[in-house]
Amino acid sequence: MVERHLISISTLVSLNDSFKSSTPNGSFFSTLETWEKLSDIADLIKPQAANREQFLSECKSRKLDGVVVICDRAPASMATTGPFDEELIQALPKTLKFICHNGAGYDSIDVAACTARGILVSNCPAVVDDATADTAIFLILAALRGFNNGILAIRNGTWKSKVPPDPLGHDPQGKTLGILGMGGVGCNLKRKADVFGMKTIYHNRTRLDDEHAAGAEYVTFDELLARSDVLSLNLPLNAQTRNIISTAEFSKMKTGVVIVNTARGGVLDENALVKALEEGKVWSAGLDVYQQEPNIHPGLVSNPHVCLLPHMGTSTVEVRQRRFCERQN
Ligand SMILES: O=CC(=O)O
Repeated sequence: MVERHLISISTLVSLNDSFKSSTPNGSFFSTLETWEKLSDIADLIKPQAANREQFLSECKSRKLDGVVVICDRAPASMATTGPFDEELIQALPKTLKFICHNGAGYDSIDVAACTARGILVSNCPAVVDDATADTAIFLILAALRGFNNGILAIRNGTWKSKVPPDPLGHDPQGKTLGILGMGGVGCNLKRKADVFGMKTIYHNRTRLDDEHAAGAEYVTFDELLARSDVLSLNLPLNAQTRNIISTAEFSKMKTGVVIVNTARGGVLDENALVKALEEGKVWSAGLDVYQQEPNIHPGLVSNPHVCLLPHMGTSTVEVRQRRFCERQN
């Protein structure tokens, strides 16, 4: 029997509008229906706050008292509330028991502070694997082939002759793909990279069993840096991984390496990347995530060898539906 005492809130301030605008063909209805199905078991409440200050005062005004679950959509909710840090967690309704984070990476949530308040946190890892790995493949191809240069040449009107813009790009076939962080996304990416004829090596804290490695070679961190033609970052952001790729690491890489980041901006030192690009150590990069989103280092924006996406690796209708239906942890 359905119990109605459960109240769920979403930190999505305008769920309907953002879903409508992100799905031009009307398929938002199915996503919205998936969300609304939750009303079978909960009263769905949308906070009115448009920013962190307003959200904190909404909590303090006790308008949200009685709320048991927060369903927070990453990365949109971050843009409204900022990180779920100690200050915000202390302000949340006393009745709150669960934060259901609709993203894979939960670096925006202070889990220790939640635990201290008796709040359980869940995330959605596996549902984003395909979409994130697809984005990584797009960025690998774009960065290897220099497609951003070509796109810019058309948009800037500099493609005047039949000759494609310089420099010539590289084929993925026969290149070594190094995956730092071979979890769900990394394993998925490995299978997709096989189709493009890439050889995969990886580094994790723990070596995978043969079934999960699926033929990828386990190497040390330094070997990964030294042997990769393309280095893809697929690891979570935490205190150990912040700026894990910086000046010292670039110096251990091959000259002409390609860097792809679909994980979190914080794992890659952007100043060091800009310098490595300028010095020619890094040939090109493909990025979906940044240290200070939505701000991007000007040295990346101005560099035609860098293909940039606005953190849209998991932005598909299918991922959003699955996030509401298949919670993993
Ligand atoms: O960035 C998206 C996610 O963590 O799912």
